[in-house]
Amino acid sequence: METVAGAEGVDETLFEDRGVGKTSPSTSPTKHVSDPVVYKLVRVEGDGTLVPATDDEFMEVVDLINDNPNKMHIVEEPGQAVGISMEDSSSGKSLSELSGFSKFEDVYADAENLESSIQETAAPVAPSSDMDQMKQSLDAAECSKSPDQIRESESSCAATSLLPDFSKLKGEICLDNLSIRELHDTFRATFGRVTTAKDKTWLKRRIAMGLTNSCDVPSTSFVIKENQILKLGEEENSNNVNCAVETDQDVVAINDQHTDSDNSQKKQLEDCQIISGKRLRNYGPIEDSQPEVLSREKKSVKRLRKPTRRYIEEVSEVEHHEPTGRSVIPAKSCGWDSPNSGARPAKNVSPDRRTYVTRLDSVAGLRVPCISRIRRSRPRKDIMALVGLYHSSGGMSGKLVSKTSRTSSDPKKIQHQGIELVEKDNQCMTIDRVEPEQNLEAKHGDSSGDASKDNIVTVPTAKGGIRRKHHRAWTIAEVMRLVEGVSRYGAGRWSEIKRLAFASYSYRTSVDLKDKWRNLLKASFAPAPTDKGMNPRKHVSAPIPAAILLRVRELAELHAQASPNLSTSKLVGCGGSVNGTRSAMGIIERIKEIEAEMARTQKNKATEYHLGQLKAKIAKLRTQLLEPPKGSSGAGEGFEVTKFGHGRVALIGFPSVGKSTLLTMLTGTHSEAASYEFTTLTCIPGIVHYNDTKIQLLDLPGIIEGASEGKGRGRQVIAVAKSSDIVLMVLDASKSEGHRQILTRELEAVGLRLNKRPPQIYFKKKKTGGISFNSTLPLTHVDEKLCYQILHEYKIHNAEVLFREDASVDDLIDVIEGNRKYMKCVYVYNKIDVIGIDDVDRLVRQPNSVVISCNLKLNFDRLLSKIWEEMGLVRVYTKPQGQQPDFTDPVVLSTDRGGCSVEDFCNHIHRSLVKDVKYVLAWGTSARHYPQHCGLGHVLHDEDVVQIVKKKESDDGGRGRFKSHSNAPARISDREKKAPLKT
Ligand SMILES: Nc1nc2c(ncn2[C@@H]2O[C@H](COP(=O)(O)OP(=O)(O)OP(=O)(O)O)[C@@H](O)[C@H]2O)c(=O)[nH]1
Ligand SMILES: [Mg+2]
Repeated sequence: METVAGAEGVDETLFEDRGVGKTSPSTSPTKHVSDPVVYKLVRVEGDGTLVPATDDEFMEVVDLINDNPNKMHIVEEPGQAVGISMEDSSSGKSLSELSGFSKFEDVYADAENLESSIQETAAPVAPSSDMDQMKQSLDAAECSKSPDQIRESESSCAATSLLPDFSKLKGEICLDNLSIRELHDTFRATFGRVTTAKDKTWLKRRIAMGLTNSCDVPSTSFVIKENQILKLGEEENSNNVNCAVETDQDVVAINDQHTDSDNSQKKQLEDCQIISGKRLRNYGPIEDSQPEVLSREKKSVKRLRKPTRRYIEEVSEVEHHEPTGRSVIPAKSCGWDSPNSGARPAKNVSPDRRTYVTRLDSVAGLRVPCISRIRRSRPRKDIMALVGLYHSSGGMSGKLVSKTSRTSSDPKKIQHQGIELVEKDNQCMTIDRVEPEQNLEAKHGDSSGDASKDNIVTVPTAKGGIRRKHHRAWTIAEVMRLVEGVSRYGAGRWSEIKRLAFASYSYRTSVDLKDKWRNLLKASFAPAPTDKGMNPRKHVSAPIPAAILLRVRELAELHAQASPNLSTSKLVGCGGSVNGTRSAMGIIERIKEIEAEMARTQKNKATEYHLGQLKAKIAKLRTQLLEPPKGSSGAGEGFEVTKFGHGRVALIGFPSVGKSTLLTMLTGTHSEAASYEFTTLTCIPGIVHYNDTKIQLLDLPGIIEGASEGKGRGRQVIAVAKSSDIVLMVLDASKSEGHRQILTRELEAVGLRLNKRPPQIYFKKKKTGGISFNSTLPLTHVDEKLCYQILHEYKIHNAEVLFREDASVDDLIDVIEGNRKYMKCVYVYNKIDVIGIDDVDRLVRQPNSVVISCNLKLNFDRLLSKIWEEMGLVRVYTKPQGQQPDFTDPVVLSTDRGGCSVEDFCNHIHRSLVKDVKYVLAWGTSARHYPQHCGLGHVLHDEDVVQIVKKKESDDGGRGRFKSHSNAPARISDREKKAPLKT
């Protein structure tokens, strides 16, 4: 048989010639088509004119035609609708033998014949004179298999299956009061198979679904009458819930088919497949296409199975909506494309794939159609290209288009129909195209800078799942807030900025802030974009105002930051630090985090172990910070100045406190001094001549808070300070007292310990033996457990620890680190000419403090004496034998520079002198009597006079008769070994 779709008024022969639709080989057996029956689909307008049916109507009918293309006719009636009847062409049965129905009685010639045929084929259905009931009966008959079909199935397909006993299903069935056994019987009568399910509700729902052939089964009432569920108070609407597949056609008539019982076994198998296919396409009675009913039905449709993950994914994909309101069904949900999919195959789905994407869930052997989603969209603009494409494609829709275009008189209608047909027939392809568009839109939304909508995209994970990802673009206001936060709290304090400035922005984490700031740095340091109209990025975000970028750059320079793209060498030029690399920044941030955690932690006995561990972590990180960056030689651009004189003093202080002025005053070396900050940008040395000694004084650039982290070249300044013998911390007497603490903290952060002596803790790493913890006195700050934990933090598991004083945790960490420098520091309060005498008195009473005024040249002598005192220089004057001491050129010793013993003194003169020294004669405060014969271990004091007595050559060989005449060394061990005798 040949299926032909045509327009009204077209002669049948014309359709025969043109033959648009063709029987699918899968659905049509290889039968000889002797007398093709032509049908057509038209719709009657209000004025009585017949117009070609819309694509929806047409495709719905085509679907039915495809179901049984070899058994369907078009019943040509000049009425308002087209009825479709089916005929078994192979058996040659006439129209009168068909079982079918139509919504409109006048369409069909004899409804009574139909009714009788239904009664014949659908035995379990109660007879009804009403056409709707007749349709329902037919549905029920189809759903529950007609006896003939069952017999065929039994003979051909499943000989072991049970036959449904439809005699139990007559009349009104109330499932609510049935027992499990009765429900099992009813189930068997309904589906023809036995179930072992014990769940009453499930059984009732399944039976109700089977009887009504609908998935819309309420969970409250299970009273079924004539294939419809009697809902309380909704009996009048019961007809509308019978069918799960909505149709907006005017009329679709479906007649049951008859199978030829005397066919061969092969034929029976084929028929069995056809029967199954028919069941799959078992649409309910036709309903009016009123939107309210449709929408109500769509809402009332429920899933029958548990919402599995696949189902959720399908639903989530199906429910993707385009911004225009179009519902987009991904290709995945087009179950007909997948042979393994549980959805109905393509041939069973309405050709209007977009409109009727249905699913047929297997319910107890039956397949119940479920509405998935309706897609109604406007035709594409480029549809004519598609039409052209489908003209040449040779597909059914293409032929339909060509047929319609040939037969229709209205070109607009032709085009419209063609467009819709092509669109519907090619839905999957359309969906495939839509999905990337959606992705693009999602990506675009990410970078569009529109924060008003919450851009959430799903990202497939490595495990195959889907992860929701929030992409909320930064607004200018948020960027400004971030810049403000950085300027207020500093770069790197992201947790603080998040807590204080972004508390109400739950979707902005501290990591987001850090990332955004990094991007801002990139943008601010990047060269100005050349506007050549060639932007490689498609979706650029909203440009950040230049003022904000300028502010970001200022802040970056202030905080010694730079764009991640810039190298370290560039950092120096823009005020960065040598170690201002990304790793250093990471270490600094980590230190900040630990410091914040320590600040949050309450200090008590329970938390002291935790705090000790945190302190050890910070110390480790600070040590890492001091290490030169990997790959570099370690020699950065510093202020290294050759050591000169007997001691070195570094001037450390905030900018504009008068360091350069002080240097100029004390040394006579000019150093630029001005009333603005950072006048001095490098190290300027000067020599102070004091007490016959030369003291090198270094004027350094001013440092600010955060110098230990590299701010304002602070690390170089501190490095020079470390190399000096004493630190002169110059402070402005008129400024806050806090400056002293800040500078002290900065110096301690790099391992400088000011005015402290090394802790009396003996610490030695071992290879084995575990940790030995001892103390010579009771400890109040550290116990064994805390010591173990701190050592553990350093991954030291074998060591010997001996506390000789009640040291603190910090002292222990300093000893373990072993790189601390203990220095003397003099606090010099300058500009006392601008403060009151009370303040001067208060300042001068502080330990290690000296008050001066460079402008008034006040108290310089006290300052120099204090420097001298703190430096601990020892002047030793030499006295040649039989001569006066030389008081013009002393030998200057110091504890820090080699020590002050006689041996050190000798070494200071010449290294070979020590072995020639027999003894020394000492005068001065170190001598108990004048002169005192002293050995090499005697410790000299300042202004001692020393005479060295050398050994005589005759002293080496003894005296008198004991005098040795041998030239061999006196000691046997010093003699050369003779070669062993050869035997
Ligand atoms: N009133 C008063 N002003 C002083 C005194 N000493 C220095 N100044 C002034 O302080 C200002 C800064 O002096 P500098 O010597 O340049 O200060 P600095 O510490 O070297 O500054 P930087 O090189 O920027 O670190 C100058 O204007 C000096 O005149 C003082 O004892 N009293
Ligand atoms: Mg200066």
